[in-house]
Amino acid sequence: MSNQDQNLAATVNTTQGSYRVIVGRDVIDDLGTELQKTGLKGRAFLVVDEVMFPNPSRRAQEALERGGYETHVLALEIGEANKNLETVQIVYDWLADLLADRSDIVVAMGGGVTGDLVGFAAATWLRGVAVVHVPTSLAAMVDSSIGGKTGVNIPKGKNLLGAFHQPKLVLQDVGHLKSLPAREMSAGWAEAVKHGFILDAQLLDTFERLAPQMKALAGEEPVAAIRRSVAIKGEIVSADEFETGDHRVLLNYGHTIGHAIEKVSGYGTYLHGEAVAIGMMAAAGIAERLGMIDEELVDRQRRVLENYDLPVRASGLDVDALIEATKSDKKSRGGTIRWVLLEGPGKATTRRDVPEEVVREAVLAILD
Ligand SMILES: NC(=O)c1ccc[n+]([C@@H]2O[C@H](COP(=O)([O-])OP(=O)(O)OC[C@H]3O[C@@H](n4cnc5c(N)ncnc54)[C@H](O)[C@@H]3O)[C@@H](O)[C@H]2O)c1
Ligand SMILES: O=C(O)C(=O)C[C@@H](O)[C@H](O)[C@H](O)COP(=O)(O)O
Ligand SMILES: [Zn+2]
Repeated sequence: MSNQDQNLAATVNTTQGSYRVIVGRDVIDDLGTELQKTGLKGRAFLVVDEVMFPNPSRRAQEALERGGYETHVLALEIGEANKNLETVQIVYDWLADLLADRSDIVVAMGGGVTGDLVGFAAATWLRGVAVVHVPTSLAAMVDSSIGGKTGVNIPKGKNLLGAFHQPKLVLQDVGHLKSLPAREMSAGWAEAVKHGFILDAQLLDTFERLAPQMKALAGEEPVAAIRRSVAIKGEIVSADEFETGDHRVLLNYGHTIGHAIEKVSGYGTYLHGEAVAIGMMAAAGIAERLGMIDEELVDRQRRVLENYDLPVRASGLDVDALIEATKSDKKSRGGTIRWVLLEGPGKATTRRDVPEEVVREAVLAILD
């Protein structure tokens, strides 16, 4: 097996084509040659989170240029608080000034906010141009760079504007994680641990046993866990790209209350992964109250999340405001929310028949 094959964590099959997710060390230098394999031939428009500029984005730019791609670079200060249409407008203006056309390729390099926002710009520019993701945060590696969900927030709710726009290539250089702050690492582990709880009991056991190694990125286990997480997401997206079936919706575990926490506390107050961790505890509380899981699994989830330094409770938030915010959940139909709930370790399902009193009790139980 060649090194490049070993780095292939998943091939995702979608209606917009199949794409490879490459996960490894120093793979950033392969960006140009990997892009050539997609057959894309236009100019590259690299939009990079300012924290990655000029290094290591220069390495990405040089790799693209070695691959024969004329490359233009835009560095943006980008975060949850400006994941909005004004920031998308900056990207549109830049593409317009440089006359980016339908043969060109937008490359998003940064965390999940960069990927979601730049992916949305690519989905809408000229009604859609190719996008490539170079995720640099853990959350973006294990989750957001795969699956084509792009979008931005509006004051009324999280990710309420967006499009499904699949990338042509995802290239993850795990070396980039060295500079990621510890709090951001924890937020990223939240999404990977989520994959364990909903879909893979063995991955969950690994996260449970090896928290210190995972957090320190020590040895091979963390990269293996990132690859496994990528593979899980890739399989789910390949099976249910547009979240119309019973598969992809499971990835939204913890997000109904999580997104409500992000909105009610003000975007950026809780990191997305932190809000999801608290949302997972609320969802576990609902499942326990419905008799779907026992207290032991709820405690296990709390322990695992705490071992990754994640919050499991929120403070200063109003229960009514949170419940109101859940109403704009994208899983809602005719005013009824489809809750993603655990049935056991590594096993989740959805329920629409959850009484509001049960939700209220479970939310109150995670509030200080
Ligand atoms: N589309 C999806 O399927 C999906 C999945 C999960 C999360 N998301 C979205 O992704 C966002 C969360 O992603 P995130 O946690 O990456 O947020 P983020 O993009 O804000 O990145 C987190 C922080 O880390 C910094 N950063 C990124 N890479 C770095 C590096 N290598 N070194 C140092 N600093 C670095 C960023 O500047 C930022 O301050 C949320 O908006 C969430 O809704 C989307
Ligand atoms: O890819 C998915 O599908 C997910 O639900 C993954 C989530 O972790 C992610 O936060 C996603 O952006 C949430 O999507 P939304 O449709 O609830 O906005
Ligand atoms: Zn998420």
